[in-house]
Amino acid sequence: MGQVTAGDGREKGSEMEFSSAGSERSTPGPTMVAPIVRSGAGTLVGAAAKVGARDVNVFYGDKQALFDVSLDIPDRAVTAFIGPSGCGKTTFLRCINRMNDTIEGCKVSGTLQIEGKDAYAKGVDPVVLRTRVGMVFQKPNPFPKSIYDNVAYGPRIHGMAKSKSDMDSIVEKSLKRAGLWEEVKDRLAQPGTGLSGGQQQRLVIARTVAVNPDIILMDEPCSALDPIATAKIEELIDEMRENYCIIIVTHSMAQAARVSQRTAFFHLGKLVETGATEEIFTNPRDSRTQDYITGRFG
Ligand SMILES: Nc1ncnc2c1ncn2[C@@H]1O[C@H](COP(=O)(O)OP(=O)(O)OP(=O)(O)O)[C@@H](O)[C@H]1O
Repeated sequence: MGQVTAGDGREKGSEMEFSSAGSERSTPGPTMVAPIVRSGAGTLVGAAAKVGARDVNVFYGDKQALFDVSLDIPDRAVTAFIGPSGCGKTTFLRCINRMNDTIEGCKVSGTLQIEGKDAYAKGVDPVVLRTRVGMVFQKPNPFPKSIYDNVAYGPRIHGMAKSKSDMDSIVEKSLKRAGLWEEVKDRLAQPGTGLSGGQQQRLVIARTVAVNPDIILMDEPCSALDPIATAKIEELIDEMRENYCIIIVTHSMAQAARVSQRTAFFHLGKLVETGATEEIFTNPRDSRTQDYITGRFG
């Protein structure tokens, strides 16, 4: 279990909780995910997995999009999902915060654990789960509200602030964590949609961290941004990895190499290989990975 020690920058209990009722299991499966033992993963060797997937299959109606995906994802590191278009990266990402539940006809089987707890167990409230597992999308999607209210939205819904000054402090801290405070502190009442694309994406990140997640999923977060805004987001991801488990889907292999410590390569709905990013990019074990990273398909 990922014990959160005092002063690590995240204010939360020692364990991931996402249900008010007990976490009665709906499917049999291991109670703990296996530790990461692969060599070549530097400091991550032996670290406990934050997210553990076993034999995850996903169907959209009759069409199978993911086949028996088993993967351990460490805390306090960035894991990149790479692979050609349509290989299932986003589908797998959406399994982690149960966003697939919202897609009609989508069926998920297998086991998906967060800190050793079944994210699909009876009694798990997906809405609560999504406060612990935040998501940032391709296109910045601030609400049509002020900068302040964009960030205060989640904490307000979840009753996280007892007073106006509590809320002010959550908003300030979140904007600081997203590297946006200095740019917006004098115009918090202005609309979030009036910011530049890169600032909007950092506002969305501030909104995500405001509810104290442990895990942040990012689905091609820079694809709508220019190179300067992209560099800022990448810097931010690098800073944030000290405190979060970050998973990023990216089409840019250069970006995966720059920001991630671990990489998972998907192809035709299967997880082909996973390992330390450096290893995957310099010494892949599977010829499909080799072909993809050398640009033979994609
Ligand atoms: N809502 C949906 N309904 C039906 N099929 C879907 C849905 N979402 C994804 N798929 C299908 O599932 C497969 C995997 O798609 P997914 O979006 O997960 O791939 P991806 O690797 O993220 O692709 P990209 O890199 O293009 O975003 C594809 O064949 C896709 O067409």
